[in-house]
Amino acid sequence: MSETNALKHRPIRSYILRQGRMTQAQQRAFDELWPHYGCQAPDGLFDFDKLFGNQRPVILEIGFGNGDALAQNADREPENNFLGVEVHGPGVGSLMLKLAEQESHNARILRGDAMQLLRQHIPAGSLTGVLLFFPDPWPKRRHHKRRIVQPEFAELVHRALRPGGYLHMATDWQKYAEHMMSVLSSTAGFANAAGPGNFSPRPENRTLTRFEQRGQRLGHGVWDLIFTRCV
Ligand SMILES: C[S@@+](CC[C@H](N)C(=O)[O-])C[C@H]1O[C@@H](n2cnc3c(N)ncnc32)[C@H](O)[C@@H]1O
Repeated sequence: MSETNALKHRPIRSYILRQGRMTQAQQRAFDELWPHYGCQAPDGLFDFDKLFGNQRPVILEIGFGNGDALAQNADREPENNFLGVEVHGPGVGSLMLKLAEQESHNARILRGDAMQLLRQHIPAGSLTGVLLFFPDPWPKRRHHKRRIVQPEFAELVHRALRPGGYLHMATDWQKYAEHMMSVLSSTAGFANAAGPGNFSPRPENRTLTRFEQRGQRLGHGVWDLIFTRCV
């Protein structure tokens, strides 16, 4: 992607990571990358063949943060397409810079709310995988309702996955891991890849994200959950 080579400005990346607001030059860089990687939600459902220009499997990553995992997956798996959804603008900028640096053509980014995306814009049975790594844990009991993993989330992901497709979640909050296990285990049509009630071993190829590194420094454990759509 030669036209984006000029945008390989590491200072921009660190600025975007630190700040929510960008200078005019940084905004221009952001704008120049957006046509390559950004996408808008359509009025109705996404046409993934049109969005990616091919019929390869689509994997959705929800809340990709600064995009470490998505960028690495896109680079490592050119046979798949990756759609990332994130509300945080600086994270979107950071991921676009990574994708441009590694000249990935198989990733698109939607800046917005994952729940709205799942409810309104993902065709049923269209996804091969859904990734949710270290979602905000909302540890206080009165905030638990803000957690993204709820019965409606599980049902929407089930509808979005093709039969055999998978949901891979990871968290470093034990209570949230137990909540995820409870929600997914009681959603019809999912099978736990590790057997009922079991957490999965950490897949070797799961990228160590910034949030996981932070958890490791704090001595947190990590729980992986992988469920497949069986019906
Ligand atoms: C704790 S961070 C984890 C980021 C990344 N997955 C990682 O492991 O480094 C959670 C991320 O989810 C994003 N997020 C939270 N709710 C979201 C939603 N409804 N739709 C899209 N992104 C969301 C936040 O902006 C934040 O970047």
